[in-house]
Amino acid sequence: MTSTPLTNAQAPSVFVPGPASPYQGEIARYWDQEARPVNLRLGDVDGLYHHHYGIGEVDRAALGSPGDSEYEKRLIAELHRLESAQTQVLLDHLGPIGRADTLVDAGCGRGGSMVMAHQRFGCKVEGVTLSAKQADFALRRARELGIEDHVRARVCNMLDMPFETGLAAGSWNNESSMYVDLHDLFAEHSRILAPGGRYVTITGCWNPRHGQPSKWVSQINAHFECNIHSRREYLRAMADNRLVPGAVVDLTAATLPYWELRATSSLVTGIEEAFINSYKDGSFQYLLIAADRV
Ligand SMILES: C[S@@+](CC[C@H](N)C(=O)[O-])C[C@H]1O[C@@H](n2cnc3c(N)ncnc32)[C@H](O)[C@@H]1O
Ligand SMILES: CC(C)=CCC/C(C)=C/COP(=O)(O)OP(=O)(O)O
Ligand SMILES: [Mg+2]
Repeated sequence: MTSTPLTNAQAPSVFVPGPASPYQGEIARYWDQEARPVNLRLGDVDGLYHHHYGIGEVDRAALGSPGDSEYEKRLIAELHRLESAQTQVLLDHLGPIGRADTLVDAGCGRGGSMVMAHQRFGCKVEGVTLSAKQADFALRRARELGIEDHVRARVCNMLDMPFETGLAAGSWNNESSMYVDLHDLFAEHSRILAPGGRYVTITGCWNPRHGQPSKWVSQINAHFECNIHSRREYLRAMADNRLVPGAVVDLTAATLPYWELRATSSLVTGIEEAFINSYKDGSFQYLLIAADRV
């Protein structure tokens, strides 16, 4: 069978391999089509586009009162500040990173965390996402910032990354591990990390003390077409793949102010109640785990 070459207008700017499974095809389509105002409006604040949630106390003085004409704009800036603060806490846990190092962002979204990592460490950052739209977006932002020689996104399965063994000084999943089998994921991080390298994840996980995923966790899974794992699964899959946790930080209390503020905004998506209720009833936890590759 012969194929017709793509014209320049049709050709994607990133190479798009076929999905490794039907599920991955569904997730690629999900993120290709995603355009929720909550993510675009927050990213527009300073050009860092995130697909994760926030941590830290709300700055009530900066917010002013709901009657103020600028209140909604300030609320959006405040939600964005808390999302970027989340990234900084993840980066804090990578340990010392030099300009000559390479970091890997597994499930990089539109690339906000990659840009922040480069700005902080001066290093190279390689990201992978299933979505060609997201990879294009991240590449365009890197070009606009003049850092395209240091920050690169590509369309690729994080369970089979195009990086040589031991390449990375650090790697992470920022709210992207609930789309894959954790044993497969940590085997791949363990392969690409140099011995002594650091892996960090921030994730939502269900609490084994609850017994099974609560109805709120099931609602979050259905909303995002993902499969949230338990805290126990994370620790077990790390232990099986030479990743030894040095820090396990429960960020649940730190993320609640973000959700409670977001629930009052015009940008609500309908999932706020599930996060707030599951964090409050203890069935769901927002966790950071930093592990050494030994
Ligand atoms: C909630 S977004 C998080 C994006 C980013 N980490 C951030 O903090 O802004 C989830 C991301 O995981 C990616 N993802 C899910 N499964 C993946 C896989 N098997 N390989 C690569 N990326 C994947 C999606 O394409 C999407 O970019
Ligand atoms: C903590 C958990 C369970 C996260 C699931 C993964 C996910 C979809 C994160 C946020 O993405 P987003 O920023 O696109 O979502 P939203 O549109 O709700 O802001
Ligand atoms: Mg968001």
